Amino acid sequence: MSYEREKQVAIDAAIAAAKLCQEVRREIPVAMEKIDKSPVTVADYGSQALICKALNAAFPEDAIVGEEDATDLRSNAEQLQKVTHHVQSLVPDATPEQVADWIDCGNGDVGGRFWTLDPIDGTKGFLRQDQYAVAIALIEDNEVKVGVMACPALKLESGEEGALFVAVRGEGATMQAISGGTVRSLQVVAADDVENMRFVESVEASHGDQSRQNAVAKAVGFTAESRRMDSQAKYGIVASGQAALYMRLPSPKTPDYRENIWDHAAGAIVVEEAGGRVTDMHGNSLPFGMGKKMVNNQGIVVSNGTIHDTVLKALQDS
Ligand SMILES: Nc1ncnc2c1ncn2[C@@H]1O[C@H](COP(=O)(O)O)[C@@H](O)[C@H]1OP(=O)(O)O
Ligand SMILES: [Mg+2]
Ligand SMILES: [Mg+2]
Ligand SMILES: [Mg+2]
Repeated sequence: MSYEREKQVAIDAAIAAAKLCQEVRREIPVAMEKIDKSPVTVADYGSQALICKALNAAFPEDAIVGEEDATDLRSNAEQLQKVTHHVQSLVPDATPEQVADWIDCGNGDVGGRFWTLDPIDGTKGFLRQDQYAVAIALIEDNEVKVGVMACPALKLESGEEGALFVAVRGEGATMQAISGGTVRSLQVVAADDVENMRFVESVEASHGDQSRQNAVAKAVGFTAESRRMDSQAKYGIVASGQAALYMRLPSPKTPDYRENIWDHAAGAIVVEEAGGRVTDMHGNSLPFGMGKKMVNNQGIVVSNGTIHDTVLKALQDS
């Protein structure tokens, strides 16, 4: 089956959401706190509203599983007004009620065919003026079929800021500037490309196990320091051959943490379609269609493929 329309709708939605996020980012965003203590901003809400509106209009039958919901916003008129103000730069006649309803379109259930989205992945990076991603994926029969990831703060080779990663199952992965222009097809690091045999990991030490990640990298022969970066942009770095490995091992401080599907779905297909491999730390493939959280999987290993088994072995031994 062709996913041409799904791909185009997701691209347009991600670009619109990225514009909203950049507008908020220029004003130095402030964080609100969610029940789980993690930060959320008006841009997270605005981005989810725009994406859900677009997906729902184009594919009314599809469920949407998004990170945010509008419960807190509905009881905070001032914040909802701020979110609506930003959404109005792209949808001029949007009302606060509509914005809240669009956000809540993301309360759908995992099923046979559904979308998952992270309106801002790496909110902590966004707040620090570092990297973040708008991530949208279509999942069907447990497998990611389409992935679109906008990284508005990521620099391209040309020096321009704002990268868009796109992948369709069986059709390869591409990268282009969010502003448009040449579409480049992506290829992971080749086995003999010593210069790019480096790894990426989170900026936030509490989102992984940096000491174990560094020990494993050393054991597989990496000599360069890791590149630390927020969000699923790390998948884009592996897909575009700028690093051979991304490790996300369970933090000893939060051993019960389980990964959410929207934090990995879009990035994973981009890497796989660029020729790489994505598994949990035990080598199992990631079950994107079973639930919002991947409850039976821990640790994420993303690689160029050729080094994957060596990394898994080094992990077992570590
Ligand atoms: N203890 C944890 N282990 C792994 N990931 C986490 C942990 N706590 C939060 N996260 C998630 O890490 C993601 C950001 O990753 P990165 O550090 O690579 O930028 C966020 O989606 C965040 O989820 P949440 O949205 O619930 O805050
Ligand atoms: Mg969050
Ligand atoms: Mg996230
Ligand atoms: Mg998020």
